[in-house]
Amino acid sequence: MEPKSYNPYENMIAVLEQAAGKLGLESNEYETLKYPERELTVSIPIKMDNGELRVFEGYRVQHNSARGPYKGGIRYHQNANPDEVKALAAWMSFKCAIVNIPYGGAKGGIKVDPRELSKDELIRLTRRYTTRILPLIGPDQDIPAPDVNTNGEVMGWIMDTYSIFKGHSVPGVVTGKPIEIGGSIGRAEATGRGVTIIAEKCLTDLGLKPEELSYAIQGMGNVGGTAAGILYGQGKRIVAVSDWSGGVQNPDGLNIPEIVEFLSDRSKCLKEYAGEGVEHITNDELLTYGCDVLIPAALENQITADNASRIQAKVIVEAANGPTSVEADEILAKRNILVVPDVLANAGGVVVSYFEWVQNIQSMAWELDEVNQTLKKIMMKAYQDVRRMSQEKHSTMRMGAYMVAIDRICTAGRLRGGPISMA
Ligand SMILES: NC(=O)C1=CN([C@@H]2O[C@H](COP(=O)(O)OP(=O)(O)OC[C@H]3O[C@@H](n4cnc5c(N)ncnc54)[C@H](OP(=O)(O)O)[C@@H]3O)[C@@H](O)[C@H]2O)C=CC1
Ligand SMILES: O=C(O)CCC(=O)C(=O)O
Repeated sequence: MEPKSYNPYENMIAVLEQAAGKLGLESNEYETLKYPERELTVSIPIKMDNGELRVFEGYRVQHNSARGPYKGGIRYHQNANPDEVKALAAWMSFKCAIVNIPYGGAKGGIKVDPRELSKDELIRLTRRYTTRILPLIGPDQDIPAPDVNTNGEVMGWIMDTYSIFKGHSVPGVVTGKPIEIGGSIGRAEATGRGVTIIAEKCLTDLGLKPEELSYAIQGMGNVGGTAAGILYGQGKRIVAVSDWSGGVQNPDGLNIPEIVEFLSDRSKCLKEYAGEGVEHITNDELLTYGCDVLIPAALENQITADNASRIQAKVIVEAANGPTSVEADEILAKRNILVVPDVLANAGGVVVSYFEWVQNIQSMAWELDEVNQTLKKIMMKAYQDVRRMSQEKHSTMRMGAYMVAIDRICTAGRLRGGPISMA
């Protein structure tokens, strides 16, 4: 049964408990993973264009640092809240461990609907937020990156604000920044690209022919839009896509470049799109659409106990963080619908963030081929590690992924003496 109200942090803990149980761990060995190491809530007062003062609430949560500096994106969303950011931070720790890059996990957010702010207001909001979280971040400490409703431009403002306070330019304090100021080629597309790499491998392993399948994608932002573009470029048939306003469908395949071009005007939404042969659907209809592969690429808690029994896809590749509730997972497993978990499927973004950070440390710039080939190598290795673990433990891919992550994080913690030895 669906809990009264979904809480992503409780959802994360429920999955963590299941996976730790399957690994046979004592609670002492993984208890610390239930709690963030550090949480900061800040007030962000800014002057609006009309002269009024408004105070926004912001967060930065650092979940675990056993494997390296904290790493994770910053989200601007009206529903951002401490429990959401705590869950997102934990998912970052697990994700970085699964792809085996030397980071812990963190996440940040501001409770704001960025559509209601002018660009000048957004700049002031970002700069003030940066000053508030400044004691926590830094290239060796905690490195933010883009997430929902933030992008390279926002990362540029954060880097500039941080650099002003340090008295010199510090490009490595954020990743996902514009290439001209130290960003990595390929970072903007990396999450979507990683999703398509994992989808292709997994579908092929299932004995399916990816080019003959139909795909539905929820969310046409950085991740969903990029994944849609790559799949379309590979000749795949994308039969339905959606954004916040709703979705469009065409069983013969949608014209993705036309849709991406249409949405590049940020004032437009899919509800207003009228391409050839296109019909409008709701987001619920998108999730339960008659397709082979469903790619949720929007927000948490989209696939729930309410709609899991109506999902028609054979495979779900989680591009978003936390799109499936624990209850839905159970229903999908019983229905033999394969779920490729977020902490594996969408890890391409943080992998190329890692490349960006390395390039910043070395003052080097890689070529696109090097970025994409190394990304593919890392994603394939992570996929094999997760698959091996799920096969060994006769469990779902999500359980396999969590077990790989918990094992690596707990090993690192143990090798550092463990939390109890500090007492
Ligand atoms: N950016 C990154 O590198 C990474 C992102 N992720 C995760 O991927 C997901 C998407 O992030 P990203 O693409 O960066 O964010 P964006 O802000 O670029 O895009 C979000 C997309 O989701 C749509 N959306 C928002 N709410 C809903 C809803 N209720 N129903 C349907 N669609 C909705 C938005 O529509 P509209 O434009 O109309 O608001 C937009 O198309 C998030 O879960 C994020 O945490 C994971 C790893 C890395
Ligand atoms: O690139 C990064 O550092 C983090 C991206 C992110 O927030 C995520 O993977 O959810």
